[in-house]
Amino acid sequence: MAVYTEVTDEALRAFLADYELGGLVAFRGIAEGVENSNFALKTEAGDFILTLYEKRVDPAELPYFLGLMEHMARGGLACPTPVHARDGRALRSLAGRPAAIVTFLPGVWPRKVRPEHCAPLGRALAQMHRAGEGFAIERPNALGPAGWRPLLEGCRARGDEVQPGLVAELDAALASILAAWPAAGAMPRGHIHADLFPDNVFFLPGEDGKPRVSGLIDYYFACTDLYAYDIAICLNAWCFETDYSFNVTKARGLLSAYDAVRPIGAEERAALPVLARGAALRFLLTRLYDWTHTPPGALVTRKDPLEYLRKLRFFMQADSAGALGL
Ligand SMILES: Nc1ncnc2c1ncn2[C@@H]1O[C@H](COP(=O)(O)OP(=O)(O)O)[C@@H](O)[C@H]1O
Ligand SMILES: N[C@@H](CCOP(=O)(O)O)C(=O)O
Repeated sequence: MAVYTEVTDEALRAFLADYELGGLVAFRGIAEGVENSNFALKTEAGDFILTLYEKRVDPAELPYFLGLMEHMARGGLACPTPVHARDGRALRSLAGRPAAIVTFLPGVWPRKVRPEHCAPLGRALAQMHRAGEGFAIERPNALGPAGWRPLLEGCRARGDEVQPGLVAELDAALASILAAWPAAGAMPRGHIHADLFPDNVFFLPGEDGKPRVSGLIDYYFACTDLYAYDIAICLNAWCFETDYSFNVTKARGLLSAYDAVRPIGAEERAALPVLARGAALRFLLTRLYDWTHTPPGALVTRKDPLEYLRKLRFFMQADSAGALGL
């Protein structure tokens, strides 16, 4: 469920009057999503997405997210483009919330990831990294290594309710990951998506019937960080089977297609195992935090932290890039 704020017909029509989008044709809330309220909007000018930014998004960061999408779309990436109102502003206000309209992207996200999805994904990820070059605003990664210990502290009291011994296992994993984490200047960095899970990547069949990426959405965790860390996030999110076994064929497809667009350097290859461990820990910790802090009956669907414990354990024992498909 992701419509936290209701929008009346009257308020929407008044809001749209500030844009060059013609009259309202249709409007409906979108149930998918977690963070913000999203609406599918059809006007005489076409299809759009209206987003009302909810409490977990800091309004001061919205110019970064919207500016980055606009920069990448201008660079030819299939990502949502913010629509500017007549006064030139893309970030406005509706129903008491910061709000923006972005272009609608066609396609569907894969409910079941197949190996054929992974090469187009790798290519699109590298294209996204390239498309971000030259965007001048920086946004440190709030959920990067410096954020993991505070998150774990927030889970300390109740973490073992999810699985006995979990907090001690995470203490040990965190210490070993932080000790091996690459320095900021050790490898190429730039704008990364930082949450490129299957539900944020749309596909359409190409002329040969094979899946082609038609759009990358949801830039609200984007930040400035190591490109290879974004690759490591995708290995976590795309390359495991439902029994939590690592599918090296998927990983090879992803990595070789990425490498063909933005070559993966020797230092990035060497760091991939620790980056993959860190990425598993990051999603484990945010899920564990939400699991132990979301009141029963809340609208948000909690995601399983233990899925990422299984992935973390895999990456803890995979000590070469070769084991990960490189
Ligand atoms: N630009 C877009 N084009 C088409 N559909 C979109 C677009 N942006 C969002 N959506 C739809 O809205 C849903 C939720 O969007 P998302 O950005 O993932 O929300 P949240 O940040 O709240 O998790 C997506 O699964 C998709 O169905
Ligand atoms: N991908 C994260 C949760 C973020 O959700 P999103 O709907 O904003 O992509 C996870 O799986 O833990």
